[in-house]
Amino acid sequence: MTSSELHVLSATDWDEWYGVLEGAFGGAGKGPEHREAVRGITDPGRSLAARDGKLLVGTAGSFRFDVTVPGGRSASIAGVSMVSVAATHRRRGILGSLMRRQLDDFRDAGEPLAMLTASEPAIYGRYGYGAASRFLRAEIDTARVRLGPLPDGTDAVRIRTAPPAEALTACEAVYARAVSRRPGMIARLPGWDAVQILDGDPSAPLLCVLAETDGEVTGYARYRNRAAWDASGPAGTVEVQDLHADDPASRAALWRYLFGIDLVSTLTKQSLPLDDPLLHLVSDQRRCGLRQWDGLYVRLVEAGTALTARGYTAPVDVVLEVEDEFCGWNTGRWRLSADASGAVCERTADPADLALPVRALGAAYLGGTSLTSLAAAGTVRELRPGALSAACTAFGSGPAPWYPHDF
Ligand SMILES: CC(=O)SCCNC(=O)CCNC(=O)[C@H](O)C(C)(C)COP(=O)(O)OP(=O)(O)OC[C@H]1O[C@@H](n2cnc3c(N)ncnc32)[C@H](O)[C@@H]1OP(=O)(O)O
Repeated sequence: MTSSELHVLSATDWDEWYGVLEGAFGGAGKGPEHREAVRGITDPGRSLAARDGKLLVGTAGSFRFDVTVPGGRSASIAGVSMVSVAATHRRRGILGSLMRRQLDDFRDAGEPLAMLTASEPAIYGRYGYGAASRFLRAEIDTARVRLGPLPDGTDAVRIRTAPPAEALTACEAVYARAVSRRPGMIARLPGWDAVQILDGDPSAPLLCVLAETDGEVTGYARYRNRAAWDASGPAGTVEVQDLHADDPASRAALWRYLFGIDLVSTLTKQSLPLDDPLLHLVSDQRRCGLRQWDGLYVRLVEAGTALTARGYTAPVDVVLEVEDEFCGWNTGRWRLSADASGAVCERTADPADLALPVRALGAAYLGGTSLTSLAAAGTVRELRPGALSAACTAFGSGPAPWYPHDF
């Protein structure tokens, strides 16, 4: 398929377009409320439709997000989503042409970075995306795992229940304060707040609790309670959808509340940062059922601009020989010089210190994948002794990158 068969989505074609997307993921969909919410947040101008004649057979969309990057800065990133190809038209290169068009469009729009979460990890490396963050899934045996010691001030935090819709504004304020604290966090775009509380599961409605300190909301958790019991005792599950807090005491008070819910023996959370404070509050990490997953995949669209947009944890002066087969404009040598005052990244004819594919730069971009480990895997090559260690330190991040915001 050639790019001439790709079109920017017309709003009137949205239902057909979304139908192809739902069909590629099995067809069940998440119900009419979810569908209308997605319609509301889709930007047709950033969405592509692939057609075979009159038949719509492929979809891809993106959102322009402000995302926290190392150094506590915010960078504009194209968040790629809604990628699908109809089952009748797979493995004919349609995804490849969608990716080609998207990255050209991002470049034309001056968007230096793209990111996505992958339905399957094997898909996007060929287009220059590198695995930049990981997260933990937890399935905690609450009969065996205790919390504590808890931080000073936990007992002073009041926990109160609130309907998710009524509490939404207060919860969003807590979320907004959390965004700048961790690379990978996405500032919420208008209209996306309501998506966070879409229910769609009558068997266990979404519930919300607020943590309050001195009368101010300092944290929240949203969860579903599937209480159950059998002859051996409590057998239910609490599924924690999201939990954010301004301070350690509010966070601990929320977890203490969730761990204490009656008729429950398992507490799950679909996504925790690799360095989540909960790991330091539990008595037994082994019984927390932790499994690691790949999270954000990052793509440097314009390598020089992208490397200038983030902060670095130590001064660095390094020449990078970048290989980029899919976006050849990035290929070549770039000198990255950074210190506390900022970063400069420009083309250079100087000899290279490190050679690496662009997906390795994407993997390292948020500070969650070390250049040293990529070098040990043979992905990064050190051409000047000492350059790898210096660059690895500079590219690192304090908090592990994480995204609690689906897109
Ligand atoms: C950011 C997101 O939205 S993630 C969601 C992605 N969508 C889905 O998972 C929905 C179900 N799957 C699909 O719709 C399709 O199979 C897609 C979009 C994954 C792939 O679309 P296709 O048009 O078949 O891909 P295309 O033919 O362009 O393949 C390009 C290359 O990717 C490879 N590829 C495609 N899908 C996969 C996969 N699931 N796993 C591994 N490799 C894959 C192809 O083999 C091909 O490799 P090559 O370049 O070495 O020949």
